[in-house]
Amino acid sequence: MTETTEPVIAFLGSGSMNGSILRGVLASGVSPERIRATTRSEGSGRALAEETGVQVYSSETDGEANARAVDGADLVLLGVKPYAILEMCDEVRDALAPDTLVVSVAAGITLAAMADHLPEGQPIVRAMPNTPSSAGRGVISVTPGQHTTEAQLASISDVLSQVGTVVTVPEELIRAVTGVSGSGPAYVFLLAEMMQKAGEKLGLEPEVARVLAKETVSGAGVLLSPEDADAEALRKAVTSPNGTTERAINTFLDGGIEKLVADAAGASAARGDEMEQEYCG
Ligand SMILES: NC(=O)C1=CN([C@@H]2O[C@H](COP(=O)(O)OP(=O)(O)OC[C@H]3O[C@@H](n4cnc5c(N)ncnc54)[C@H](O)[C@@H]3O)[C@@H](O)[C@H]2O)C=CC1
Ligand SMILES: O=C(O)[C@@H]1CCC=N1
Repeated sequence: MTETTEPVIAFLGSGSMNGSILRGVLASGVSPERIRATTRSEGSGRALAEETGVQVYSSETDGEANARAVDGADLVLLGVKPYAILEMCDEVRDALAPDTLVVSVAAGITLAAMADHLPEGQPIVRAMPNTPSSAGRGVISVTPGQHTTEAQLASISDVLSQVGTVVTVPEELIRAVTGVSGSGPAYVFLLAEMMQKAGEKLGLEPEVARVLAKETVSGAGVLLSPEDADAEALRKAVTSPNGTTERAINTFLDGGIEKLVADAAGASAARGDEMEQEYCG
């Protein structure tokens, strides 16, 4: 680690997830000079550099892009698709300093598999973030590998806490984190989509239905924001006895929403397990 308080961070693969963390970190006030990023295509690299002011290297035109980004970095966040993570470890292993912390945000890639593809003793962390990180409202689990020091875990937790709430979990519970919060934003967006469609079916113009659905979901999210907010109490505050909401909520419950949500989270977790088998053997 460098002696300064702000580490140099390399984002390898800057798509939805790593891009969200990168943007959240910049929005929190970290200097672009301390950040490098890589993309596959040169076009998206140029767009990212223009948008963020960070140094971007693109692997499509520069075979050394990822190694260049890693050189001198304190923290390296691997944000490519799960099938490409171990290949990325192989690609950058010789460019890593022994105390560079390598963090994977991928579903389904174990610490053991990463360790096998990195130099002996390399500090590693497995994280499970979510995309509201771009707005500073992510929730991110971290799981340190065997050679990760307390100081290194504190350093990555500090960076990630700029973009959301950080929790530490044992590796066997990452599947649960994935099922609830990693995949979770998509469940909420799906609900917003369904509400919009329902509004249209009830006769609203599509644009009006879109605004009603999106403002309702984001407004409800604001009410749920305070540390002590309680979803059940907020729901009850909308639900008048024998009123309209009660009829709607009962329709959800009678339709099996509780089991459906549990099954959906379980399916996400199970797919993470399956990916571990697929990619980590
Ligand atoms: N999208 C999400 O909400 C979440 C994603 N994740 C994890 O994040 C990882 C990335 O997922 P997404 O961001 O959704 O995918 P994505 O496809 O949006 O991002 C991956 C990016 O890596 C780039 N890339 C691929 N190979 C590269 C290379 N050799 N050099 C440089 N850039 C390269 C791609 O062009 C792409 O932009 C996955 O492992 C996923 O499991 C984890 C939690 C949430
Ligand atoms: O869908 C996926 O596999 C990734 C992991 C969690 C959210 N997106």
